[in-house]
Amino acid sequence: KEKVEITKAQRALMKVIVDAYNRHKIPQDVAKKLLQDQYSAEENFLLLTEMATSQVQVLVEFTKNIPGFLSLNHEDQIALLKGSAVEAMFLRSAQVFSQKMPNGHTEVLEERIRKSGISEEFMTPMFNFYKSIGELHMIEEEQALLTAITILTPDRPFVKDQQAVERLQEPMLEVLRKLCVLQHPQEPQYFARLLGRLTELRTLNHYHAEMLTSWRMNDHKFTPLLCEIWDVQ
Ligand SMILES: COc1ccc(-c2nc3ccccc3n2[C@H](C(=O)NC2CCCCC2)C2CCCCC2)c(OC)c1
Repeated sequence: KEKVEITKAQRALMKVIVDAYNRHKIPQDVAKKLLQDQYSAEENFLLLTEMATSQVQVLVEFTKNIPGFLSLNHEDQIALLKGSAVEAMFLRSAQVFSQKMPNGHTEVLEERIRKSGISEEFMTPMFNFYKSIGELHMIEEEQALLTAITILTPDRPFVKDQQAVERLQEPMLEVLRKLCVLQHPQEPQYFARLLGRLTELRTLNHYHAEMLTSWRMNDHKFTPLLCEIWDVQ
C-alpha cells in the first residue's frame, strides 16, 4: 500500500493556488440572479457576456498567481490564457451549477438555463458535463488545482516552449494526484476520473462559438475582451 504524503513544499504550492482561486472567484450571484427571475433570451445573453467578461478578468488575475507563470515567454502566457479561457469558464459554470443549494433550487436553475436562449442541441453535452463534475464532489483544493492544470496545458495552439509549461503543470498534477489518494482512499481511480473531465471539457470548446451565435435572438453583441477570447465576431 503506497504511503502517500504531501510534502511541505507541495502544501505551500497548494495554499498559493487555493488562496488565489478563492480571491479570484467571481461572485456566485449569477445562480441567485437566475433563481430570482426569468429573463428574456436577450437579457440572458447580456448576463452571460457580462459574467463571462468578468470571469476572464478574474482568470487572468488567478493565472498571474500561479508560481512560474509570469516567468514564461510572454506570447506563451497569452496563448495559454486564450487557449484555456472557454474551458475555465465552463469548469467554473459546472462548479456554480454543482454547488450545494436548498432543495429544488438546482432543478429551477437547470430549467432557467434550458430556457435561457441557448439552442437545444447543446443542452445535453453541457449538462452531462455539469453533472459529471457534480458527481465528483470536489473539495476547493481539487477545484483550484484542476483550474490551474487546465490553464497550464502545454499543447494549446501557438505555445512555443511546451516543455516550460510542462515543468509548471507537472508539480500541480503530482499534488492533485496525492490529494485525490488522501481524499478518496476508497476510490483509487478518482484522480483518473478527474483528469477525464478535462477531456470532456475540451469537447465543449468545439461547441462554444456555435452556442453563442445560435442563441435565440438577433444581433449578438460581444465585449471587446470576449471578441479577443471567444472565436466570435
Ligand atoms: C455559451 O453558452 C453557455 C450557456 C450556459 C452557460 C451557463 N452555465 C451555467 C451554470 C450555472 C450558472 C450559470 C451558468 N451559465 C451562464 C453563466 O452566467 N455562466 C457564467 C460564466 C462565467 C462563470 C460563472 C457562470 C448563464 C446561463 C443562463 C443565462 C445567463 C447566463 C454558459 O456559461 C459558460 C455558457
